Amino acid sequence: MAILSLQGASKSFGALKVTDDVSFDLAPGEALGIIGPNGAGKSTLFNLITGNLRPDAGRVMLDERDITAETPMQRCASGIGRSFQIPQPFDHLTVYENLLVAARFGGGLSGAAAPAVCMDILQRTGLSALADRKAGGLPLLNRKRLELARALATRPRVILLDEIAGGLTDAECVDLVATIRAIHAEGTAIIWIEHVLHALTSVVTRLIALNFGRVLMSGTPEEVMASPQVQEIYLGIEA
Ligand SMILES: Nc1ncnc2c1ncn2[C@@H]1O[C@H](COP(=O)(O)OP(=O)(O)OP(=O)(O)O)[C@@H](O)[C@H]1O
Repeated sequence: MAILSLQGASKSFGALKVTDDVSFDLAPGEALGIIGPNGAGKSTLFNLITGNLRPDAGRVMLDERDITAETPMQRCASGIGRSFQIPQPFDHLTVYENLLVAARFGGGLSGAAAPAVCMDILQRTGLSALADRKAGGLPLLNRKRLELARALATRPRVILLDEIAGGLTDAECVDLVATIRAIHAEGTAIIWIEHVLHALTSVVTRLIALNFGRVLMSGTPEEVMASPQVQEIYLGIEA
């Protein structure tokens, strides 16, 4: 049984079809990567899954239940968490307070449960020492860590990561990948949009290549990266 499915999802902005009849299943605990050139429709796909956008056609299923009409809050409460391409913390709140907001309002935790979960996530994401720092002043790696931590605080069963490795140094990337691997090892399913391919392929076991809103290819990372079509379109290498 799939934990999450997209079934024939399409979305247009005016005349531009950004998602064109996209279907795929995500197995429980699977780590799936999504690649494609700029503007291929990757972030739009996430917005369709989280409910920030509604598809013009097609369905989004969670645990084989149709959630297409549900709000982002409802989907978050059902176990879909996300990190945004551009980190979106509450800058005036501390790192810890940011997690608390996510745990209470996204994760539905109350009483002592929320602080306990937040302390655990601070540790898992390497943010413990920064708990009392205002989010607004953090450098990029720690903003990315916080973005991941905020998504985790909503207690997702499926976590969507949107270009979380972008802009990091190689050493910072290794650090973040280790955290993502640990999250995956605990059983959380992952869909990860990423241009930093070595980071992505060190975690995911399947890749979907998107182009002009359509699924160009799906397969193991080796199969997809070896495809002349993918190389030509995504990497700009002539077949
Ligand atoms: N709300 C919107 N209104 C109009 N056009 C939009 C909107 N959101 C996205 N688009 C357009 O849809 C196309 C796909 O955008 P999307 O952000 O999904 O691509 P992407 O594959 O995530 O790109 P990138 O790798 O650059 O982040 C782009 O041409 C973008 O300008």
